[in-house]
Amino acid sequence: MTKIGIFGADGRMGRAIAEAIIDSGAKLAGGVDRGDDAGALAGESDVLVDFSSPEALVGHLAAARSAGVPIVIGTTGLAPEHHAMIDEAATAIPILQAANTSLGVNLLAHLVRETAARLGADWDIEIVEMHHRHKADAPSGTALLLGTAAAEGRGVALEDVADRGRDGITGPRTEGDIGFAVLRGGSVAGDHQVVFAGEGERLELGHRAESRAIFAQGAVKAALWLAGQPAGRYSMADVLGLK
Ligand SMILES: NC(=O)C1=CN([C@@H]2O[C@H](COP(=O)(O)OP(=O)(O)OC[C@H]3O[C@@H](n4cnc5c(N)ncnc54)[C@H](OP(=O)(O)O)[C@@H]3O)[C@@H](O)[C@H]2O)C=CC1
Ligand SMILES: O=C(O)C1=N[C@H](C(=O)O)C[C@H](O)C1
Repeated sequence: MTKIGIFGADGRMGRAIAEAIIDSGAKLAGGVDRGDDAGALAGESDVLVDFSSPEALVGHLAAARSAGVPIVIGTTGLAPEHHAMIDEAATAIPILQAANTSLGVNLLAHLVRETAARLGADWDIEIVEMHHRHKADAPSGTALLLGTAAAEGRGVALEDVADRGRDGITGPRTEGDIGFAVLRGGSVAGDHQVVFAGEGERLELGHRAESRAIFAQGAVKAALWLAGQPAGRYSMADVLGLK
C-alpha cells in the first residue's frame, strides 16, 4: 500500500487530502506543519504532497530530495526562483507541480490553449478568478496557469503580455494583452473564467470548484501516479493523458 506524507497537513487542503488518501485505499504516512521535522516524514513516505506556502517549499523540497522520495507540489504563489529550484531537484527525483489538481481545470487549460490558437489577437483575453477570503496569493496559480495556456496558444510568453492590475487612468487596452481580475470573499473554493472578447461577440470558458475535495482527489491521484515514475518534472496533463 502506497504511503503518502503531507506537508501542510493542518491546512484546509492538508485536511482534505488526508480524507482523500483514506478514501482512496492508500495509507497516510503522516503530516507536518511549521516547526515539525520534514525530513522524518520524508523518510517514512513513499510519496509526498506539499500544499503549504512558497517559503516552506525550499525545506520541503530538500527533505524530499535527500530521502529520494517523489513529491507533488500543489502550493501556489511560486516565483521564478521556485520553478528553477523544482527543475533542478527534478533531475534527481520525480516532481509533479500543479497549480490546480482538478480534472476540470486541466481540461479547461487544454480548451483555452486550443481556443487562443484559433482566435486572432483582436480577440481580447481576460481572466477572472474568485476565491475565499483567506487566500494569500493573487492572481491564483490557476489563473496564471490558464493565462500561460492562452499565451502558449498564441505563441507568446505570458510575462510579455500579462496585465495583472488596472487602476486609475489606464488608457485603452493594449492589443494582445492577457488581463487578470481578482475577487476575494466568503468561502469560494475557486472560480475561474476565461473571456475571449471579440468585436460584437464574446466566448467564455470557465470552471467552478464546489469544494476542495476535487483538488484533494486529484492530488492523491497524482501522488499514486508519480510514485511509479522516474526522476523528472511532470504536470497534471501527464497524469490525465491531456498531452
Ligand atoms: N494545486 C491545487 O489544486 C490547489 C492548491 N492550493 C494551494 O495550496 C496551498 C495551501 O492552501 P490552503 O490549504 O488553503 O492553506 P492553509 O493556510 O489552510 O494551509 C497551509 C498549511 O501549510 C502550513 N505552512 C505554511 N507555511 C509553512 C512553513 N513555512 N513551514 C511549514 N508549514 C507551513 C500551514 O501551517 P501554519 O498554519 O502553521 O502556517 C498550514 O498548515 C496554497 O498555496 C494554495 O493556493 C489550494 C487548493 C488547491
Ligand atoms: O488557495 C486556494 O484555495 C486555491 N488555490 C489554487 C490556485 O491558486 O489556483 C487552486 C484553487 O483555485 C484553490
